[in-house]
Amino acid sequence: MTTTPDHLHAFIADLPKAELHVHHVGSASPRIVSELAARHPDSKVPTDPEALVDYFTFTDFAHFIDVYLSVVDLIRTPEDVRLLTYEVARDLARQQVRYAELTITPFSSTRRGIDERAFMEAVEDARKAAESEFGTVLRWCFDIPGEAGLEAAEETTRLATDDRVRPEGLVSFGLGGPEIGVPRPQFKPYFDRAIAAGLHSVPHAGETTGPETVWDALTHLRAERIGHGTSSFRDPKLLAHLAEHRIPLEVCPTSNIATRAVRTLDEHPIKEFVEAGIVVTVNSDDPPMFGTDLNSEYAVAARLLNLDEQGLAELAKNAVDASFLDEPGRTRIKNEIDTYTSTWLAP
Ligand SMILES: O=C(O)c1cccc(C(=O)CC[C@H]2O[C@@H](n3cnc4c(=O)[nH]cnc43)[C@H](O)[C@@H]2O)c1
Ligand SMILES: [Zn+2]
Repeated sequence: MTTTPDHLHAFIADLPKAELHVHHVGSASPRIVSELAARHPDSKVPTDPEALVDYFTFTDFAHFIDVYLSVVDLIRTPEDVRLLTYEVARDLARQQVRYAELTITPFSSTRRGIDERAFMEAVEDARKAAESEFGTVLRWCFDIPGEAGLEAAEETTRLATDDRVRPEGLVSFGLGGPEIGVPRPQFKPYFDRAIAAGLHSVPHAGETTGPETVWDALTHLRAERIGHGTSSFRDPKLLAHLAEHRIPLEVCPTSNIATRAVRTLDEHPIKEFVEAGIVVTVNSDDPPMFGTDLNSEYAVAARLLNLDEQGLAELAKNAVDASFLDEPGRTRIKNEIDTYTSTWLAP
């Protein structure tokens, strides 16, 4: 296994980037998790950031979801929500992320007793502060936690479509959690309502199940991008369809190893996706839980795809083009990427 050369790490560190697949609670840094755990000593989550490394070592996807929900249990007040969102934005800004679509699961918070309006105010307050203080533009994806069933689907859809509640920054609608035993077609009516309300469809699919789940996401949920889509490589017709219809994949390599969806990075199908002509974006998913960040994921992609600076800049522009940012915003970030790259490469 070769490593990514140092000069590419340095290039990636300051490259302006967009992050399209990153979870709100899954982005809580060890510092925030330990602060919240100390505030709520009844929780089983360790307060010591070093102990969190062991705590965040997963045996499989189901174990990951158990641990994830124990962190969800630490977020109990609107102030917890605001703090988490603001600190996540700070971490993104440090990595030169100019734009991020953050996946939020409002159902998990409202069912734990956080008032829905206070929840929306908290994330919006943090979004506005992040944009003015860090220059990072945040948008929201509300996802249904699929395993929690149709009650969760109904509640998430209501929160995403009711004009009196839905936050200004909401752009898309997703579906997360385990895929095994959670068929995608049952969520069609909820996605239909969200799409009718102007939201983009971005379900997880093909992370822990086969390519048929990706087909279901395309056919029944009218997916415009696929979260992960890892198993798509097993179906050549699906690869051709994703390429022809320019449906981007939100690839999260380290996440797939951490949850044991893929055995090793060298076996990750990202190269097959690129060779099939699919628009590939690289993302971090739940970065502190997986011991990664977006810069590390770009370094992984550079190694697996054998990218130089120009290739990395194209990868960053893929994410901007696949985003739901408005056209002037996309042009601004892509120009910034081009200027940065040509300055870096100038003799
Ligand atoms: O909140 C609840 O009460 C609840 C009850 C039953 C099931 C669930 C979930 O399944 C929540 C799953 C949670 O996981 C998030 N997530 C984070 N990373 C990933 C990923 O790589 N693939 C799928 N889901 C992921 C997701 O956003 C949900 O919030 C909750
Ligand atoms: Zn995810």
